[in-house]
Amino acid sequence: MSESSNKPPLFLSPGQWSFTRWTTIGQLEALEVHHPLFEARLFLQGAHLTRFIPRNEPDWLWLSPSARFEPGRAIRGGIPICWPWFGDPARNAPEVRKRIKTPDAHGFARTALWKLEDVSESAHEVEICLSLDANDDFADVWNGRALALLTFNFSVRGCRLALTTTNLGNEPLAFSQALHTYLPTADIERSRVLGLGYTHYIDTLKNWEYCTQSGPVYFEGEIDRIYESGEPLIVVTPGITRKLTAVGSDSTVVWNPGPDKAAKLSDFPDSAWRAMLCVETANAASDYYVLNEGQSHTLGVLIGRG
Ligand SMILES: O=P(O)(O)OC[C@H]1O[C@H](O)[C@H](O)[C@@H](O)[C@@H]1O
Repeated sequence: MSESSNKPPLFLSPGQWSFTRWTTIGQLEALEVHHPLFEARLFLQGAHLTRFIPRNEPDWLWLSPSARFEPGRAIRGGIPICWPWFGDPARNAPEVRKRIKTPDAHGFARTALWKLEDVSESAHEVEICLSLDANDDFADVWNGRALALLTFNFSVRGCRLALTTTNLGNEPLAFSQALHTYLPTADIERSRVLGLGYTHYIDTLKNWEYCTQSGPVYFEGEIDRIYESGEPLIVVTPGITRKLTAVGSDSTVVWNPGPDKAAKLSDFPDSAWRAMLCVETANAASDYYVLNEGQSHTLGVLIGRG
């Protein structure tokens, strides 16, 4: 795995930016955006966004109160980047699975150190681009050569992520992925996801059985489903509605651990399942991608007001 320093690059001094600056949270370096219209916090490890707060609003993202900020440890909450595979390697398509050399779920990108490529700022928005070169440093966990470029755009309209994967190898590359968004809710039992009616889904809690959704998705205890849809979604929670608009995705994961799994999850208070839900913009299950040499694919999501 990459052992490069997690110190910010010297050539990018904070003085060059008006709204963005380096900070250290726990043992990790992060970029903090303090724009007159919004705030954001983005870790170099994992290219992990943990905060997006438009002025006079609550945080749009959920972050576990017991999240830990340590090298090599996935942050619980925000938007983990699952790449270049989503979920349990054994549950991926054979073409994806054959490149994976570890039983670990969700790929290595969420704990790898990404490189800052660019920050651009204006009176209306801030855009930050990070890259991860999946080269031989990752040869112990994955067989492939690829570049991941992730652009974050923050504005009063919301926050947009675009993750572009380019195959740098000389044979076809199969991969799966997800932008694993944790959203807050004041009450999970009064929350729902609209836009998935009549969609087929895999219920991973029922031995990966195929089912069809009727009406909104409600949260009644543990839920862990892969929906075969990348259509726009509305997430309704008490007093707050969000719209998630995906690009490059034909699958969406809806997850809440419920009380029993919550008690076993790392960095997750026992009762926190009542305060969060995950709606993950994905290329998962049969919706994996195969790129020929030099080809690219972009997976993105715009999280806006509903
Ligand atoms: O605990 P993690 O590795 O972060 O995974 C958290 C969750 O991620 C996804 O939503 C999966 O569908 C779940 O099965 C998994 O439990």
